Amino acid sequence: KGLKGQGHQRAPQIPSQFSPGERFAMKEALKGAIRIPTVSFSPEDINATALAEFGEYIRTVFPTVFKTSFIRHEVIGDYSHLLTVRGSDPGLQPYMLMAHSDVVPASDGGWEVPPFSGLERDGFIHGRGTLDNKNSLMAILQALELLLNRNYIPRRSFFIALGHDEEVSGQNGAQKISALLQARGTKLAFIVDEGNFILDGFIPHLKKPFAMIAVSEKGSINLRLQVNMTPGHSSAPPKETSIGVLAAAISRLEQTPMPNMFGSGPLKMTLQELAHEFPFPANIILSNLWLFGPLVSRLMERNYITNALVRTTTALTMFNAGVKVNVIPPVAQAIINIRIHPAQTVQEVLDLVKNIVTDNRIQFHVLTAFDPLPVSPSDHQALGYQLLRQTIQSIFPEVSTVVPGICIGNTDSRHYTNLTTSIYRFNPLYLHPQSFRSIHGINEKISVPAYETQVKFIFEFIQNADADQEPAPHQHEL
Ligand SMILES: CC/C=C\C/C=C\C/C=C\C/C=C\C/C=C\C/C=C\CCC(=O)O
Ligand SMILES: N[C@@H](Cc1ccccc1)C(=O)O
Ligand SMILES: [Zn+2]
Ligand SMILES: [Zn+2]
Repeated sequence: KGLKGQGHQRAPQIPSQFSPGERFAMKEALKGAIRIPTVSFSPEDINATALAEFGEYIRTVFPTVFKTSFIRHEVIGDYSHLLTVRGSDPGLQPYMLMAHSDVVPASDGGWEVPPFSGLERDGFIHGRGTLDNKNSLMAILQALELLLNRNYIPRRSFFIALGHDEEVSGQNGAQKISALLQARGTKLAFIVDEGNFILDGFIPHLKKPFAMIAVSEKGSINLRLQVNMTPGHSSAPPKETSIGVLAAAISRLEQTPMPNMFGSGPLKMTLQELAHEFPFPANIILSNLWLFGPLVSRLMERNYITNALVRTTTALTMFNAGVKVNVIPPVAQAIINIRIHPAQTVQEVLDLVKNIVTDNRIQFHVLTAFDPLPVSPSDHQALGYQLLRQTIQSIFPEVSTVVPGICIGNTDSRHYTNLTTSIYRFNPLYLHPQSFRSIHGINEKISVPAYETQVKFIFEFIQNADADQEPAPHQHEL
């Protein structure tokens, strides 16, 4: 039926098999990328030197990509890259693959291997960016390089958009690329960006891994709270200080969870499609959410990762006050990072926050805010979703379930809603709770086979996007 049928699936024309030499070169290329410290602290504070070096680096390790006549390369916002791969069939609507080159900072301590060493140990390449997101960036270019070296000519045009400031908003990278393509009148069939993974070990009782393709992502608010009080000598302190007032306010926010929104948004769809993977009685419970919804909703709240799927979360991330040991501080400031559930809006959440704080000495200042992203289609006609599903089944035959879900983090793809309504966030990698914690944490690493598989996935995906997607004529049995 439609795109979901097995019958018409054409095997990729070029098998995704790589020689020992190619496999060695691809892991060395990733290590080199990890060694360039492309750290972003804020939109104003990015490592320009490292980003420029990174631009040189990809040109060196993927020479064919950058000299192919039907590929146009443009540098946008100084360090982002847009590749336009012109396919042989202009009648097919183009798609876009995305990744980003910047990374979050890494503490010096706590790592088994220094975060920017790119060292290989016990079969893993270690370092900041090995999962978020130099793996995707390098794998996309690597897969294309290998296809070109085999003289592959794509039928369907596609773009590769590589942002350089994703971790600090994407305003100079993704946002400019999006504006440029819009000015050119481009419309995309779909986009694939980072986001969710093949999840393994996140849900008790669920032994088998499943692939979750994010069809939406949470909204976000960075909110600054500030208290101003009259400064003075600490030897005769007033009853309350700016620090005390602010600390109490943000503690109330931490202690008062936002409402549980279970039942609204794509999560219900996720659970229903996942239900049959569970043993009895969980399968029955999840298939009958009209009855067991309240129970499942309470169970999901118990774990901090699944909790993030059912509600807007509030994280206290920065706190600043005090200038000297014996001075009552005039100002205290805190920043809270809020991630908005798909069923709520920025305005609704701000109203809730003010109601929880209820202290008019607190001044609020919205630093950045955006609503949750619209839900992309995941039905049988949804080309991008079905291509991902097909490729997952080919590369990961042991993964029997592919479900739509939401991304709890944000991605550069949110800047492209002007070009398509089909945005999918998926990394073709296994993720375990341990590796989940390493993203933005310590000991981020990718196994060499996992990286090779990611390259293989994109190598096949590009070919699948070129295969005939019309439903095959019905095969009559003789
Ligand atoms: C019913 C489903 C139940 C459970 C699923 C369990 C866990 C799934 C949730 C989260 C784990 C998946 C993804 C990792 C989250 C964030 C990374 C996403 C974007 C990264 C953007 C960035 O920081 O550059
Ligand atoms: N991707 C990062 C950084 C980011 C945050 C908010 C908006 C855009 C990007 C995150 O989700 O934390
Ligand atoms: Zn990140
Ligand atoms: Zn990322």
